[in-house]
Amino acid sequence: MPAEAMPESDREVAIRIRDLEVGFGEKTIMKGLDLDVYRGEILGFVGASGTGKSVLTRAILGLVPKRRGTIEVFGENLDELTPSSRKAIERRWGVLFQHGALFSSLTVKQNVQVPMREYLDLSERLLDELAMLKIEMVGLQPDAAEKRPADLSGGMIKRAALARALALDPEIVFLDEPTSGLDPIGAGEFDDLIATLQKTLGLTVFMVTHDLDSLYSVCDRVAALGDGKIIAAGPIETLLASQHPWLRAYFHGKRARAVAGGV
Ligand SMILES: Nc1ncnc2c1ncn2[C@@H]1O[C@H](COP(=O)(O)OP(=O)(O)OP(=O)(O)O)[C@@H](O)[C@H]1O
Repeated sequence: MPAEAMPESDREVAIRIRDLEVGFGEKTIMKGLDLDVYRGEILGFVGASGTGKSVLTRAILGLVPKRRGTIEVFGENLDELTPSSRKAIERRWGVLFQHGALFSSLTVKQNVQVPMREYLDLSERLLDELAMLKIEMVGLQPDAAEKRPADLSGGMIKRAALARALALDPEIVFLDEPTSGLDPIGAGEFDDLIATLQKTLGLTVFMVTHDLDSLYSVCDRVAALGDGKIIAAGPIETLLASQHPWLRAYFHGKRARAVAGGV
């Protein structure tokens, strides 16, 4: 049975978040948040601007502190890891930050090699071969390897950032608004690339997005953040049927109807 057809209770969980609270100073961004991300799925994560989608991603990655709650990745509570098991978990995920976030002074190849140098002990020749493999995998021409980010188009920057996210052959990939700033054709091509890589590499993908096209075309499930909690999660039909005012406006507004073609 394909994983997505299995009952949710039987599916293997890649990320389990329970009772999460994150805030800054007086401000609480999320509280009592529960979320499961299943192994091998593409989960689209939506919510109004400023609701905390990036903050949640960063909390999972350990880049912002949480006030309470637990986050488990591959069944391991991230609070209970020794430094070496923490490093081992970090090797199993890759991240594409919003706007690509490549190092501007490094070439594409050097950018892709940054995580490899941090986590692997390989010869220069092997580092080059591996970086070229990743560059090819994301559909960039070999000559892109020696270019710097300033010499690349927006779409190429996203692909280079994806190549870097895939540098360590991760099992989970976090993508923060991967298609933002791309024209619709570029965004569609990037979605296709993500779907193909997800299938061929068996990736679990956690994708923050505002892009309705991506939700319809590549996501197995969608989770929506609002009022500091998950307001709905499930196949897109579940969210389409939700009566929550933000979800109704998001999925049934004018722009949404144009994308969905009347769904
Ligand atoms: N380091 C920080 N210190 C204080 N406040 C922060 C910090 N990081 C984020 N915030 C605040 O947390 C809230 C959520 O921000 P976040 O970037 O996660 O929103 P988002 O849902 O990803 O928005 P968008 O869709 O616009 O990218 C915002 O009010 C932001 O100002």
